Amino acid sequence: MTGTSRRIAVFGAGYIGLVTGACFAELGHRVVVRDIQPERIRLLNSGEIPFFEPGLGDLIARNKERLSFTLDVQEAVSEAEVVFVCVDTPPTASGDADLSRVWAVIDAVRDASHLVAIVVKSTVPVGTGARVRAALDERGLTHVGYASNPEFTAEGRAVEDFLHPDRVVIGTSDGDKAAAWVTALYKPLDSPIELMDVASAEMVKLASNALLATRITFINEIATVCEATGADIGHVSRAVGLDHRLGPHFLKAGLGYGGSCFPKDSRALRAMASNSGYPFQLLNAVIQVNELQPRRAVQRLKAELNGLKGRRIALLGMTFKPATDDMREAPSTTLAARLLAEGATVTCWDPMAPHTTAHQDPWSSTTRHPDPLSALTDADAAILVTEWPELTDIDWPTAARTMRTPLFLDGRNLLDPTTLLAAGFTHMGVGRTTRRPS
Ligand SMILES: NC(=O)c1ccc[n+]([C@@H]2O[C@H](COP(=O)([O-])OP(=O)(O)OC[C@H]3O[C@@H](n4cnc5c(N)ncnc54)[C@H](O)[C@@H]3O)[C@@H](O)[C@H]2O)c1
Ligand SMILES: O=c1ccn([C@@H]2O[C@H](COP(=O)(O)OP(=O)(O)O[C@H]3O[C@H](CO)[C@@H](O)[C@H](O)[C@H]3O)[C@@H](O)[C@H]2O)c(=O)[nH]1
Repeated sequence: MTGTSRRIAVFGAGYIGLVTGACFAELGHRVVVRDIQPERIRLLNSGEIPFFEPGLGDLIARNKERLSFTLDVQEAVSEAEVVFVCVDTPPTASGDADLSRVWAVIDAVRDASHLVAIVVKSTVPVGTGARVRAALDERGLTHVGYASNPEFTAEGRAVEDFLHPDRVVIGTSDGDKAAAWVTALYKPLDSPIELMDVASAEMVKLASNALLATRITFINEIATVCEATGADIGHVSRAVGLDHRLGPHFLKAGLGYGGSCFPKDSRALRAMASNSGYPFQLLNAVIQVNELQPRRAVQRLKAELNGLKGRRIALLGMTFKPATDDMREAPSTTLAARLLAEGATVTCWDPMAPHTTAHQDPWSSTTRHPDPLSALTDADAAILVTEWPELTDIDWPTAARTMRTPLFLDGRNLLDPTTLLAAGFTHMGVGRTTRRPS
């Protein structure tokens, strides 16, 4: 650790709150994480982590002297110098971000006049910080600083991303002491620190996610044109990405982006733009294309199989991406629901999706298998939904024999088509012409 050891309260023991709390403890600060879910706090106090995030369990165990968990607001705040707000900001029916949990935290700390600053990490619409600032001022907390400090970590690599960020963004008002205070916390990371006003910091987060989502959608649209014209998206993405002005990242065509952030944040940015009278047409198209992407895969299978009624379809992978157990807005959910609606039977496999999903719609109408081969047994087609590394090690000739029809739609272009063709599969990829075994 370098610098002064600080006392930090983190509100929210989810992906962002726990990673933030554990990483600040790793940097030598004393951290109390508060949540409102008793079961979550009970688990954390008994040394368990409520979700899977690589490295997080070890980090928490290593820093247990400096890290505690509580349901109690006072216990979290009474000794703290700064409060980090890391609560969820889910979408409302209109697409706007639901800020009720952020406001619940601001209300909970209304008497904490000893705080140096309140720092919002949750992703919020532009203007939220200004409203929080006004509320603090109204309560006589003019001396408590305010900072927007959006988070850019990706699930599955959040600890690594937090400790080695491309940049740290800190938004404050002119003269706010929070700027120097929060900057000092991140100094040991030796990453660029971008200081700006609060509104711009809030916008950086939304713009970054929207641009990443747009790149994915752009390559997915190119993939659709590849399918229609005979070009191969693998060659196209690779060569496009070699242009140093474009770069190779976020150019993987697939079944569409999912997760707790891109779908929610792109809808929130669109709603925010509409609320200010601007129809964000490009983002609107991105959202629409992404919603179509898994539905298009179902249509392709339907055409290939001459209908889906009575067909048995295996979904390989359920989480929104590998290295996480997060099912939020996973394309697999749309796939399962659409296949069932078309009259198909759905089997599935995933190494990490929580077993509680079995009680949720549409998964309650599917059959989950402990390994990919048993999910494939007697199937009329398989869709590779999540690029789990386990799927590269399957004995594909055996898999083809166990299926009723060896038809494989590789929704992430993970596998070598020639391997599948040699095993006897008809191969469909995203952005690739369908190929049949000779
Ligand atoms: N998940 C990510 O990878 C990621 C990355 C960057 C930004 N974000 C943003 O960070 C925020 C949090 O996301 P998340 O994925 O960690 O959410 P999450 O749902 O995993 O966790 C949020 C936690 O906040 C708790 N909470 C709700 N109200 C509370 C209150 N009043 N006091 C204390 N705790 C409370 C919930 O019980 C929950 O445990 C969101 O705004 C999200 O958009 C998330
Ligand atoms: O080339 C690509 C890259 C990603 N995806 C999909 O995009 C989604 C999101 O992937 P990823 O960005 O790796 O995961 P998240 O954990 O959702 O992280 C994103 O969302 C976070 C929450 O805001 C941000 O902090 C991160 O910077 C941002 O990458 C997943 O469904 C991926 O399958 C693609 O289809 N093609």
